[in-house]
Amino acid sequence: MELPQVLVLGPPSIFPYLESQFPNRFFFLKPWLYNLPLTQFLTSYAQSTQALLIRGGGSTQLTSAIIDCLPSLKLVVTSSVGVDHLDLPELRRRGVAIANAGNLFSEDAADMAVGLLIDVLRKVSAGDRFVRQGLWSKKGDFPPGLKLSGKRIGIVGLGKIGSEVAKRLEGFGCKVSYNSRTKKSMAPYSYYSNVYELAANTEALIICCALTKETYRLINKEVMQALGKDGVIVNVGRGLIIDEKEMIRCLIQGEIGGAGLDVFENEPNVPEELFNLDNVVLSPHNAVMTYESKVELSKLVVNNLEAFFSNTPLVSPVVD
Ligand SMILES: O=CC(=O)O
Repeated sequence: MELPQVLVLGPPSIFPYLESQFPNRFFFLKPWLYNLPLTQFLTSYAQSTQALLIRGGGSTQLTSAIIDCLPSLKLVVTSSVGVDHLDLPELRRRGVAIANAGNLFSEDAADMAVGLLIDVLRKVSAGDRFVRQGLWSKKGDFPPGLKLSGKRIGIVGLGKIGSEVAKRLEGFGCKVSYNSRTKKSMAPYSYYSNVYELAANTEALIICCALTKETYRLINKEVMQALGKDGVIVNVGRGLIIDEKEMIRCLIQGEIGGAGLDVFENEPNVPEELFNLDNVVLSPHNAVMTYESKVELSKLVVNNLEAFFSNTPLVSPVVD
């Protein structure tokens, strides 16, 4: 029997694992094995392709130019929660269904956000470098960090990930506030309709929202200045939610206190100015990826593809 065909763009970091764990379910069309420009590959080999699996995280964009080369496309499965790399209006216009990672990563992303916050405040990575470089015996005591317990923390985006972050921070005795499009009636935290006000009233901002037209460079110079010189930014959302150049300037000039960054504007390229800053912790867009989430995500992707090919409802559809 002919296997259902799935075009792979990216490819997602879980792809080799997924392919090895679920053999003989699909025929994966892999453009990177052909020595052709992508659009030429698609017009030569993907004219009947109905299903597409794409990497998330912004480094592979599904543009209208690519969609134009796929006249039979009916399903896009992205291995991410974020869908900012997909041309959603164009996919909707063509009636293409979309599935993402649903809520699979919320706990891992929240764990990492809190980990980055603790690392920046308590200088875990900086202290590690100090010891490894043999500076402890040469220079003596390492400067103290800042306390987490009891801090006022602002969460930008109280969706599933933001709510998990809030839950964890409550355990540290933090006073949690948040900003989101609308006030959540059930959330027991102070709501600020304006991110500037949130920054002015908190000591750290944790960015957990999606990248949209509204959140593009939401964290700008004014917000960072409102956060202040001891203020910390943690970003597990998308790099483009922060004005990255301005953040670097604020970090260098001491206008904010530090940053824990899992995401960047132009991944995998990270501005080199950040490498020399001891008050910055860098992570390679890995907040969502644990061994367990890789296993679960592979199953979810396969379940969505199988649902599509057997004409049953998607397991984790993206709905407007
Ligand atoms: O950044 C990761 C994701 O959107 O899943």
